[in-house]
This record gives sequence, C-alpha cells and structure tokens, in this order.
Amino acid sequence: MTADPPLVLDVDGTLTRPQGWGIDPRVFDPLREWDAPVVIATGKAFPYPVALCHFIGIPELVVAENGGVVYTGDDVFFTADREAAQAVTEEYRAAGYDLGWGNEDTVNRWRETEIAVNLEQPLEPLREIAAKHGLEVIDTGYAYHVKDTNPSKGAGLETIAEQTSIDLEDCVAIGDSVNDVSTFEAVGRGFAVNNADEVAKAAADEVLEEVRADGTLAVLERVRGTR
Ligand SMILES: O=C(O)COP(=O)(O)O
Ligand SMILES: [Mg+2]
Repeated sequence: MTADPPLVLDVDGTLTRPQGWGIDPRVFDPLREWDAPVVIATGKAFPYPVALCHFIGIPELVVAENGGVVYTGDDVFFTADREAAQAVTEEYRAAGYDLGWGNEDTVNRWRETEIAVNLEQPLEPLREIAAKHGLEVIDTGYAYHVKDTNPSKGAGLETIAEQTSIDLEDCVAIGDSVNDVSTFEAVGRGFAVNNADEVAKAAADEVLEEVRADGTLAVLERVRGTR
C-alpha cells in the first residue's frame, strides 16, 4: 500500500488562484482527502491558518506569523513577543507614516509576535527604525513583516516535528517567497511555484513551471501515493 507524504504549505502566492488573490477552491478537496498530515506554514496572523484548516476540514497544524506562533494541535508555542515590533511601528507612526491597513487593522489585530505593514508604505524608514531595535523587515510580496530575527517557518516546523510523529525528511513543501526559504531547508523536498521570488527559487529543490495554486496542484498530483 502506498501513502501520501506529509505536506507543508505556504498560503499567499501558493494556495491562491493563478490569477492572484483569494484561495483557489480547487485545493480544498485534495487537501481534505490527503492521506497524511498537512501543515499550513504562513506569515499571516494565527487565526487565519487556523480558520483555513477549519474550513478545509483538516486538523489544525499551523506555523503562523513566520514562525512566531506554532500550533501542534495540542499546544501553542510562542517564539517571540510583539512588544519590540510594536515599538518599531509606534516610532514609524510618530515619524508620520502609517501601517496602511485602516483604523481597525484586521491584519495585525490578532497578531501576537510581529507586525505587518502594507507594501504601499515606505520601506526604508521602516528598515532603519527596525534595525535600531534589533529587528528585521522581510518582504513576502504580500506585506512587510517587522519581526525578531530568530523565529522562522523552518524553526516552527522543527517544533511541530518534536511534538508529533511527523518526520520533516518525509515532508514535501511548497512556497513562494523569502519566508519559505527556512521551510525548504527544513524538509525533505521543497518546490517553489513559478511566481516565487529569487531567494525562494534558489532555496527550492525544484522550481515549478506553473504559478500559484496551479503549481501546488501539479505537485499534489506528482507526489500523491509516493511514500
Ligand atoms: O503574510 C504574508 O505576508 C504572506 O503569507 P504567506 O507566508 O502565507 O505567503
Ligand atoms: Mg507566500
């Protein structure tokens, strides 16, 4: 009997429709029917991947906030706190800039270990202030993330592996940006979708011809039953 390999999936740029925004509905059924654990590893705030698992209909196995929050299904682990990033964004605001998400800011409202800034806001002053506070700013193509340098999706996956029976060497990962490099380093096989940034492409074992969910669906076809 053959089984499916465990999956590690990025969200934005990887599960989104080939045309751009929005989860591609074609990924729902294959993921729900996948015969192995599926880990959602994202830069988005914790509630988003939890909700995604819920709506797909799979167990909640989550690396959120670029590794700042890890959920094994039993326990939540935090590997950074939000205060340092908060101080950076307060200084950024005091200098006359804005995070760019409107008054209620649902992008950061439930974010516990970092802060995200809209890509339309000026990057250089944000980088300068973050550096003064010992933090980094990463550009995922969807947001700037002001974060502690330590957490990463890859480190979060190590935590999940320690707490569950998942062997990262068996895992197949798919991603599209700089925040997926540590994922590709942590797992057995890493695929970059064709829309991926250059660092993600360089870190992947293979760069796909297809973009976004078309790439992900092609990988699922290829690796199904190969374990
Ligand atoms: O939150 C982002 O900026 C990107 O999210 P992702 O890691 O799921 O692509
Ligand atoms: Mg992404």
